[in-house]
Amino acid sequence: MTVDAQPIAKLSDLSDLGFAVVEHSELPAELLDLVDQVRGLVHAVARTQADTAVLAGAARTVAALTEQLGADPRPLGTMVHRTWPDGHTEYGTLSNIVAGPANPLAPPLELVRDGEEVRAEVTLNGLYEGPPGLVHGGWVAALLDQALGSASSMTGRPSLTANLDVNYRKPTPIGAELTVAARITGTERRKVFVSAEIRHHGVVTAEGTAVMVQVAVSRS
Ligand SMILES: CCCCCCCC/C=C\CCCCCCCC(=O)SCCNC(=O)CCNC(=O)[C@H](O)C(C)(C)COP(=O)(O)OP(=O)(O)OC[C@H]1O[C@@H](n2cnc3c(N)ncnc32)[C@H](O)[C@@H]1OP(=O)(O)O
Repeated sequence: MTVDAQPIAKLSDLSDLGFAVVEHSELPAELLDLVDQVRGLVHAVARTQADTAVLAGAARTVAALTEQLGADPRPLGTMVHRTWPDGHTEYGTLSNIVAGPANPLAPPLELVRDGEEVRAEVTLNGLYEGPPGLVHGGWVAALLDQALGSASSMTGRPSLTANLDVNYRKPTPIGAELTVAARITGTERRKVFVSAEIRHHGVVTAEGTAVMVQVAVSRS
């Protein structure tokens, strides 16, 4: 991917720019089920106390599956195109670490538009632990960054985070429903100013602001 500094056009068809694009509605249910199962597997592995024979057998099984599933991978940068009930469409990377529908390591954060905001409800399991029982600060920032990027994309133009500022106001708990919301607060030339916060039971645990810079996209 290359970026340039020319005036930025609205995002059109990324497949015309050489990206591999899949439609969200055409992702097989079997893939989404597998992703969910693997998500559960990773969580189970992180907490297991099984005996060594079980661990060794599981490692063999997983190695065989990895070989089978890794035989013909999609290209890095594969995009997923989604059309929402209100008719707006959006692109994201299929394996985005925070929101990618095919990434078992993504919580996933499923941001939907709600008026002038993007918003998601998410519960993070023990895989996202930093301090005991609390969400890792890097992951708090990742949730905010994703929401801020998604809010910026409401302009219809792609952008990258140039600056991200995070304030951790309260501990963010593991295993509890969190609400993540973000919106655009201003624009200036190619800069899009955005703000976001994470709430637990209505209380802000973290808030962030970002300067997103709109970029032209081409596949190199
Ligand atoms: C392109 C891909 C998109 C594909 C399409 C898919 C759509 C998907 C949609 C929705 C999904 C949402 C997914 C969100 C995921 C979360 C977001 C991320 O994780 S992004 C990854 C982390 N970020 C980077 O890797 C950026 C690395 N940095 C850069 O590439 C450059 O520095 C860049 C593009 C940010 C700016 O470089 P310049 O050369 O294009 O522009 P200059 O001239 O330097 O700056 C332009 C304006 O921005 C200000 N600016 C630049 N850097 C700034 C900074 N750090 N702080 C404040 N202002 C800054 C400058 O002062 C200038 O402002 P003045 O117009 O003159 O007033």
